[in-house]
Amino acid sequence: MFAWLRNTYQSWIDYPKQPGDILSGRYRILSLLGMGSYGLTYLCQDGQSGQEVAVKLPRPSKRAKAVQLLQREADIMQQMDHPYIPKLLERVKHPNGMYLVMEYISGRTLEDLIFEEERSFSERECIVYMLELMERVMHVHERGYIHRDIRIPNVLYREGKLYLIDFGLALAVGERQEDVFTEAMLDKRAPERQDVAVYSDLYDVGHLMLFMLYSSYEPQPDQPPGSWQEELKLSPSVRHMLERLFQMGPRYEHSRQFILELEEALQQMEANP
Ligand SMILES: Nc1ncnc2c1ncn2[C@@H]1O[C@H](COP(=O)(O)OP(=O)(O)OP(=O)(O)O)[C@@H](O)[C@H]1O
Repeated sequence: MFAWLRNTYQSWIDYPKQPGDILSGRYRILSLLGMGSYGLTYLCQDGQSGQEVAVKLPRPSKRAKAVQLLQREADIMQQMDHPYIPKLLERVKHPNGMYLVMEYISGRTLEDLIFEEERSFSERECIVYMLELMERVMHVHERGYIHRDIRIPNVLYREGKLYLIDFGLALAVGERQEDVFTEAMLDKRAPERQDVAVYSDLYDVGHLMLFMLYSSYEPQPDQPPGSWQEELKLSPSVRHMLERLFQMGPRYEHSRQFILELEEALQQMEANP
């Protein structure tokens, strides 16, 4: 009963704002983009510049912790300086604490592309996109952070380019998730992605790569389900890279090592089409 009452209360006070509402006399809400664990993100129009922006407000039910985590997310975004990572535009003081305003990427997620649009990627295309994505991931690592949430819903595709978003779970190398997040936010992570280390992000990149490779997989009738090694027809170099990403072979300690192998695989494919 208590859990039910608590959930009802939380949904009531976290009820999203409506299109047309104006924040701080400046940002007009156009739509709700999503509700995360501690924030609600809206697509807004900036009344000053006329531009569309993404605005993330703390969930009122999460009180000071949401504001603290939002501040943290803003601090991390501010450390990034990459054309394919959305920029933090502003932090605005608000009766609920603060909210953050960031560049809006009007693309679709890789998840939408694969599951809604049923886009399929060849092995070669997959390598090309992985090279692009890894360039963003390496930027995050070079700034001293591990993203910890590299998944198909957090990669946006716009005009042929991939954007990496959502720094809500990112940690600096050396930080411990127990010291930053609430108990409820601590997820049960596979052992391969528990450490705050480059190879944990690369384990997630491995899964993302599998989603892309499976997009062109067509099972034969009556074929029993098997492992990815059995189901996908992969070149030896792609298989080898996946094994390293999944830490079934020597893991990559630096993103650069994976990028070099991707480049080699692409060169080989281009030399033997
Ligand atoms: N800069 C942005 N441009 C375009 N869409 C964005 C941007 N930032 C977030 N979104 C979209 O807004 C939605 C909510 O994102 P957000 O990162 O706030 O929370 P989440 O990923 O749902 O949850 P959590 O923060 O708990 O990981 C997602 O659908 C995401 O694709």
